[in-house]
Amino acid sequence: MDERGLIRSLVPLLGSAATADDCAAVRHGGEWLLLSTDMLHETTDFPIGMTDVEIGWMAAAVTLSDIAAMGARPLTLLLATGLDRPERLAGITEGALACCRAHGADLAGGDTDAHTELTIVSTGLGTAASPVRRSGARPGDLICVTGYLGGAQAALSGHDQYWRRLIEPVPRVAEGLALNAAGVTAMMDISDGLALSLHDMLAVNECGFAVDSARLPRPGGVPEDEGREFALYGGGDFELLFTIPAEHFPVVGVDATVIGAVVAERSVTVDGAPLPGRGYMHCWGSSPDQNPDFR
Ligand SMILES: Nc1ncnc2c1ncn2[C@@H]1O[C@H](COP(=O)(O)OP(=O)(O)O)[C@@H](O)[C@H]1O
Ligand SMILES: Cc1ncc(C[n+]2csc(CCOP(=O)(O)OP(=O)(O)O)c2C)c(N)n1
Ligand SMILES: [Mg+2]
Ligand SMILES: [Mg+2]
Ligand SMILES: [Mg+2]
Repeated sequence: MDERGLIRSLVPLLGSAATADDCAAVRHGGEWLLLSTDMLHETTDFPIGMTDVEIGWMAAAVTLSDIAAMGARPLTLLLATGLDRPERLAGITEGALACCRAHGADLAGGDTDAHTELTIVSTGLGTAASPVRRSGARPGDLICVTGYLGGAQAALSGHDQYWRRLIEPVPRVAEGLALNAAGVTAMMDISDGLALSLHDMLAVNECGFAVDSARLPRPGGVPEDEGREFALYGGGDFELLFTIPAEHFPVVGVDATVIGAVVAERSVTVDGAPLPGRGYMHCWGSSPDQNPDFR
């Protein structure tokens, strides 16, 4: 059983809206509140060599990234920390606070506990007049990504020049706001790799996604075939994936690349062939290195 299948099994209980987007969206007065929570563990999320300050930054960044993905403005974050050693709390909090401040948010509270494996849950709140959903893509729209893809996976695969990219993800908050204002039709962040994200988009849209691999912005200095793999299937980049009518692209102030087109047929393809929904996923029942879907 993998994470996506397990989350799908909640739909009969919670309804499809609960699992359809990067954040929960709650109407409040004349605006929307956007809420996201993410759990990170030492063994699966914090590569050996990261400092506690970097760990705190990453924990805040993954949640701010989900708020950015809705085109929302982050307001505040709560950080719940299960600590294997109490002396780690100061550094973790310092890193999370730096990431919050860099993106206009507060760190307003949290929880502290003892745990055998360092485990951090960050919960964020943002606001938007009109949030962008994962649904809303229309045939003919461009498919685009901010920045470049595959850098975090390049670092995990030994390309040390990408280490900072792996351990210090930058939530695309300003870009998310600008893209919302520019009229993107659908958006999400790429936490688990482009291929898996396109399949997540497919699940909530009535159309399909055709990607041209030659257009993928890849990590420079990595052999071409490897770079293509990392860009399609590597997790941890935290760029934004969005669809936009051609007449609204490019968006001033947003570094983004067109990688394909939204099509009527309900499938995800790369260069005309089916693109497998492979990427970074949490799994049960087999160890990560036995499971080809886990990276
Ligand atoms: N245990 C759960 N109960 C309810 N909703 C969940 C649960 N786990 C995940 N979800 C929802 O499923 C969707 C996908 O989750 P996830 O893949 O973690 O998104 P993201 O990568 O943006 O954090 C989100 O809307 C999330 O809120
Ligand atoms: C061992 C390892 N692999 C990959 C990464 C890059 N990375 C950081 S967070 C993340 C994915 C996000 O984690 P997840 O728990 O799936 O959060 P969500 O998709 O819900 O945002 C990845 C792939 C990493 N930091 N460490
Ligand atoms: Mg997300
Ligand atoms: Mg999540
Ligand atoms: Mg994930």
